[in-house]
Amino acid sequence: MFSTEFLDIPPLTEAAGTVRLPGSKSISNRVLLLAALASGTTTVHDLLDSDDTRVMLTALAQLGCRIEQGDGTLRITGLGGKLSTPQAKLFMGNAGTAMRPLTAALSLLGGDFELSGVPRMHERPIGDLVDALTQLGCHIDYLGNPGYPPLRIHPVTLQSLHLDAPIRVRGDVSSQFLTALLMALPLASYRDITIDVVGELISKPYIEITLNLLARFGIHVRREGWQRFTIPAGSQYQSPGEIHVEADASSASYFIALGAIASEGLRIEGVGAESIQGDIRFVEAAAQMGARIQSGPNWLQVSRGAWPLKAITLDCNHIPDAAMTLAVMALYADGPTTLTNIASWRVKETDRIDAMANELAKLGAKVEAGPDFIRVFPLPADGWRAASIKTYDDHRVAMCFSLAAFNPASIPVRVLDPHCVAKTFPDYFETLFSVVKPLSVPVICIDGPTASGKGTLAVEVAHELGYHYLDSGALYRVTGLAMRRAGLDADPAHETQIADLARTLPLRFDAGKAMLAGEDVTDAIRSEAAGMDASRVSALPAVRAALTELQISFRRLPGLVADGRDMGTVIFPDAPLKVFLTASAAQRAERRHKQLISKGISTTLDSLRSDLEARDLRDSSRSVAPLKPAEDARRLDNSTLSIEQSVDQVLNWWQQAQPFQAAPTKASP
Ligand SMILES: Nc1ncnc2c1ncn2[C@@H]1O[C@H](COP(=O)(O)OP(=O)(O)O)[C@@H](O)[C@H]1O
Ligand SMILES: Nc1ccn([C@@H]2O[C@H](COP(=O)(O)OP(=O)(O)O)[C@@H](O)[C@H]2O)c(=O)n1
Repeated sequence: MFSTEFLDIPPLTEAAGTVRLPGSKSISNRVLLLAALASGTTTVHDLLDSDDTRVMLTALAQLGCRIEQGDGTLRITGLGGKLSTPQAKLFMGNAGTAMRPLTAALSLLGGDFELSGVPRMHERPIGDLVDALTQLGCHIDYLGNPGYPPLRIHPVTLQSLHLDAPIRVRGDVSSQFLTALLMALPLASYRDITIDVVGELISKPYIEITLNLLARFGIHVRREGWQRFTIPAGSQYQSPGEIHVEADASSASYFIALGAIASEGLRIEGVGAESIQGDIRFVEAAAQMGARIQSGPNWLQVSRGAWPLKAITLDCNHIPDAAMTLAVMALYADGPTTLTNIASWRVKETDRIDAMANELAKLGAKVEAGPDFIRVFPLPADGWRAASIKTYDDHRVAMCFSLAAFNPASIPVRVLDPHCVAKTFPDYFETLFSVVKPLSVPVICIDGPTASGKGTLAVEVAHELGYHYLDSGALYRVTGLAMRRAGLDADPAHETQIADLARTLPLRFDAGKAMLAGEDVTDAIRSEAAGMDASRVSALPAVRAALTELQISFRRLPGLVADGRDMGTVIFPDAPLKVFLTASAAQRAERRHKQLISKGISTTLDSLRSDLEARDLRDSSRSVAPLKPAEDARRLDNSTLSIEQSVDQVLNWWQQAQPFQAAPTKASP
């Protein structure tokens, strides 16, 4: 997961391979609540692990449910309709799929509860649900603005509820209100309970998911069209024992679009033609735009058909969430695309019509929007602009806009606050990066003499940008260690043998640790003696050649920061930023001294200084890849700079080289 301030996606060209999608958020949170209300224990397979499901799980645990983590499963022992904790303050984050159904269920369970969320949750309407519950005899107060969370729920008895007349609920703002009632009212079904929907019901497919899952838990709702729903008297939740969560069909939309835009064949696993999720019908919309799609019960295979994509006009009421993806696909179409009947976008994680219109415009697109529609005009190759996409704490905005990286102008896309995808798809960007081909992966090279602070600087810069990190010195240090253990010396007579060792090093970097054949050698390679051995083996041309491929393999999306001696001169000569880092010999000896002492390695300043000078001399005078600044390197002498100042300087150089305006980083030092 990327928790950086922004994530720059380099220009992408193609997609190929297989992706396995995470579980559906809608199904996960419904299953969790149903399992909690039922009697018995339910084992849930393939549950989505995300912000919204954690919110639900935390609330259920607070209410007294037993929750046990298994191997890839979760076991929930339900309350069986009775609360063991009749009082709680529950935090719902920004999870509508937790807030709405829990409000309804807790109103009937007979306890005293407070439900609140993040500020955006307090702007998302819940009045229609509260009205329906109040009509029924439930007792709910608004603690902030009327019609919105936070809420206070007071206890009632089921016998006091007015179940004789149909309960009326609006269906035209959010289908979650009806879902909430359908999931809660079986708790009170000592007689038939009828719900009448007022207004045209939106997002009907989500109601189908609710009905389908209710049936799995023993509740068979009778439905008359989409206007009247009856919960039969005597309905009782019963755990199905085991239940599998389908992959998220809305999450599939980004990869279906990816296939349509840039693939000769992308396989998506976890959802397919037999999905119970309405958003699976996104495949029809994508096919209308030109995608070639094959599907099986649990998979989809998507490739590019028409190109440019075909512009469409589509009523998106049946695929409200996935339809956002169409708005970005529209940039690659042959005319304006109009998405209608999407008023519900305005009450989601953010006002999604405004958000999409604003951000598409930043990319250069012409966009028209109204209360319930959006029209997006395609972008010609010369019309694309480099944009910092604001994501409004809305996972779908972040995921949709990653598709803009396929623009024909080869411009990178900056996604602000990429962490927001954690709501439904924490590893979205990693999954995307595993199947796309970039035009080029950016590399920042940090070369310089020993103890100048390269490693410290490189790790921090990589962390800020969400990039991978290559400590090339560690590869030479491990080779030196392997040489010692093999009883060899760093002389030309053993060059081929040492190079063979280097080529086949059973080396893995794991959470900052260097593991050699499963052994943690992180500390063993840090001694000054190991540094000297590294310096000696690194002077052997065959050893350097043997390690080249391994170093290049670190260059992966979204980018790399590499530290060493020849990163900018030999290994990554095309790197867009090269830094040559230096500090005075006295400073460097002092820094290394402090560093080693703090690790409990005893040494003296004098010996360090002479070792360091010997190493500088050997590194700079060797015949292959000597230590020297690349011609296009920026020099940074950090003798009088703090670590933070050095990091800021390099990040500023990096930002200056990017096409984005108004870079959101720290000011220049
Ligand atoms: N700009 C700096 N100012 C002060 N100390 C620094 C600075 N940069 C690095 N150091 C310290 O110097 C020591 C050596 O840094 P390191 O990153 O290991 O150097 P290198 O990778 O170049 O050998 C570390 O203890 C680090 O905290
Ligand atoms: N890209 C690189 C990295 C390190 N090396 C060699 O490996 C030794 C150890 O590298 P390092 O980066 O871990 O050393 P320090 O700068 O941390 O002392 C250096 O002294 C160099 O001789 C190299 O030749 N080329």
